[in-house]
Amino acid sequence: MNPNLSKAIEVRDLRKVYNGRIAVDGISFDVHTGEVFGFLGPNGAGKTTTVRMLTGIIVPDGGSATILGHDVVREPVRSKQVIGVVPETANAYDDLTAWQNLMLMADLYGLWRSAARRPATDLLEELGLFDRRDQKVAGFSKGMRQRLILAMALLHDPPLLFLDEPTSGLDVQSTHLMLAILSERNRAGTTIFLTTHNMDEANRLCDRVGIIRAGRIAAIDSPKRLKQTINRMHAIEVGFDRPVEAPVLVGLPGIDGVSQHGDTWRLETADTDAAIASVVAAARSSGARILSLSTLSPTLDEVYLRLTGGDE
Ligand SMILES: Nc1ncnc2c1ncn2[C@@H]1O[C@H](COP(=O)(O)OP(=O)(O)OP(=O)(O)O)[C@@H](O)[C@H]1O
Repeated sequence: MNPNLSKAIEVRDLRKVYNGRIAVDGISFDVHTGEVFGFLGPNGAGKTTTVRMLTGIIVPDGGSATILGHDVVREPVRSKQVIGVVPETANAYDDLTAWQNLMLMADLYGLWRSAARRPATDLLEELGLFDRRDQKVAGFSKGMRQRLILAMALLHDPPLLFLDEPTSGLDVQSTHLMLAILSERNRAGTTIFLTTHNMDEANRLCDRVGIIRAGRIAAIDSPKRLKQTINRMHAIEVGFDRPVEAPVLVGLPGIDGVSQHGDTWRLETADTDAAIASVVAAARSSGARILSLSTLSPTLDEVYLRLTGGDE
């Protein structure tokens, strides 16, 4: 592997068709080395299919993908050696203990067991499973299983980690432990590709997100810039010291929509400065004083709904 590679993942025109139905429709994107890249999209958008092609579980029907410079189709073994995978559905063995599952993973990756003991112990401790290491996975909760699978995926210290909906349906403690270890690994240099439905998680964790809709990429950018692209959805919330009627605010320069929420008015605007100037002038001419005024930015949720058509 070339340590200077700036692209951890390079995807070009990647396609997958199931029984004549297009699941992934010629997508192209790069994941930069060292970043956390989030893949967002509604159910059936093609996220899992993409992850499965990138991790060598299924073969693409068209296009190409490289993992740290290795072509996933032509160099399947090499490209699998440099990744860790937390798949959508858990794959630890129920009849083995947590420790035995980790040692089995060490065997699969060709690690000496003696060399695997230290990282296995550290991972179990970090993920709150050390005391349960000698218990069979059959008795584990969903959160414990998912934490074990993350430990198994990290055992060989891969430079690139794939996670498919890693915290979906997990308890708070498991989610917290998993996100903490992901942040820590990323700070230490691990590139992370994750699919998620959780906007808050994407917002907090991801340097960039790709939004996929019906097998096609709808947008790729940082959460912050995605929010800026729909800044026409900005809003202002304003409260007055006395009742103000809607006609005072409707139709003012810069104000596109007006609605009342309890004691405050919510004003939709594409031009925050103009809207604030209008409100100040309107308050003055109607003898009211402004008690509170705040601007609201769109959330990543709103961006997502707009781009995936969920608000239509
Ligand atoms: N093995 C399969 N055989 C046939 N069709 C499939 C198969 N796997 C996925 N599909 C179809 O391909 C499309 C994309 O599915 P995919 O699982 O990749 O979506 P997703 O974005 O991961 O959704 P989810 O969030 O529900 O997991 C869907 O229409 C799905 O029904």
